[in-house]
Amino acid sequence: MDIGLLSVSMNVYSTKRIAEEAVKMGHYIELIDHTRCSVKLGGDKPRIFLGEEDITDGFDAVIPRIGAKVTRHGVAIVKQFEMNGVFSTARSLSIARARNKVRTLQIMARKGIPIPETLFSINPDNIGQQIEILGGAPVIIKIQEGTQGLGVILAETKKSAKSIIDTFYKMDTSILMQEYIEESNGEDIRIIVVGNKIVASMKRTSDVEEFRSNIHRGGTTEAIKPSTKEQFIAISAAKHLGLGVAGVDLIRSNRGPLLIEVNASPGLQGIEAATGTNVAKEIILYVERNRKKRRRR
Ligand SMILES: Nc1ncnc2c1ncn2[C@@H]1O[C@H](COP(=O)(O)OP(=O)(O)OP(=O)(O)O)[C@@H](O)[C@H]1O
Ligand SMILES: [Mg+2]
Ligand SMILES: [Mg+2]
Repeated sequence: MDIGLLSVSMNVYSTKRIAEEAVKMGHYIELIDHTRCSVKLGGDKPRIFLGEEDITDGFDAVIPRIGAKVTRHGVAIVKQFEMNGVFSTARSLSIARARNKVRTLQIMARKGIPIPETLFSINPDNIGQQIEILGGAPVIIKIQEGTQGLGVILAETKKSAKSIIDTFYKMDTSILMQEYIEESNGEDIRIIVVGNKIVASMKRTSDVEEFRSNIHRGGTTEAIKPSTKEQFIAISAAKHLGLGVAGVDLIRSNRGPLLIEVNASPGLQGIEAATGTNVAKEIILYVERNRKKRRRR
């Protein structure tokens, strides 16, 4: 089949790996830099262009790898492929839901998935009370659309929490406050779900003097087998968000595993290295199972 890989560059490990596996499995795959795409509406059928080239009927499936910086445009391009009947490993709505942590947690809360206690507001007038509603300091403060651990802050005292939150509110930056799960001990669990099954799982442990376990923040990795409850949470989370491919992050608390976020374009480098699993191949197999037959016109 002909696959479009929506990503800004082939020089990204995950993009390269997905392309490599697709070719090995006998498919044609092309990089579609969605930041260079235009959509023309009106006329008989909406047309999608990559630069000057009309790629409307060029692909059986698309695999979105949409970065944090260009989510909105990326989502609109994926949406157009979807509306034109092209199979996508991630629906546009699902990408938008996963990108925003509050939106994700709202859906998880509604579905009964355990999450850390979380509060969001934009009101600078009663920050002290907001912290109290959450149970007091220490608190985690997160930018709603942050990634790679950037924009995740641990405020140890109410005083520092207040000044940080006040700054974000005044800057019109959307944040959330969350109870600090101290017993997670700088560790988190990343579970990769493809289709409705778990293909790889790892534990990330933070560097000394760091509570964030992200690899980009110096964390180390180790393959693990998640507990039955963790497996259930990961698979349910991907399903509730409508993601064919998802990187689900959990932390272990005294009251059991808690979901902290879901990533729609999870990085493959760390997880493939830690587990020895060919995640890229799993993604292509998933596309093979689900793509629709192309209707040319
Ligand atoms: N409530 C919490 N209590 C304790 N530690 C937390 C909490 N929330 C996040 N962390 C730590 O901070 C890390 C980063 O948080 P989170 O996964 O929400 O951010 P991110 O920037 O989206 O990360 P990613 O790069 O995985 O997309 C987590 O992996 C975890 O180690
Ligand atoms: Mg994230
Ligand atoms: Mg994370």
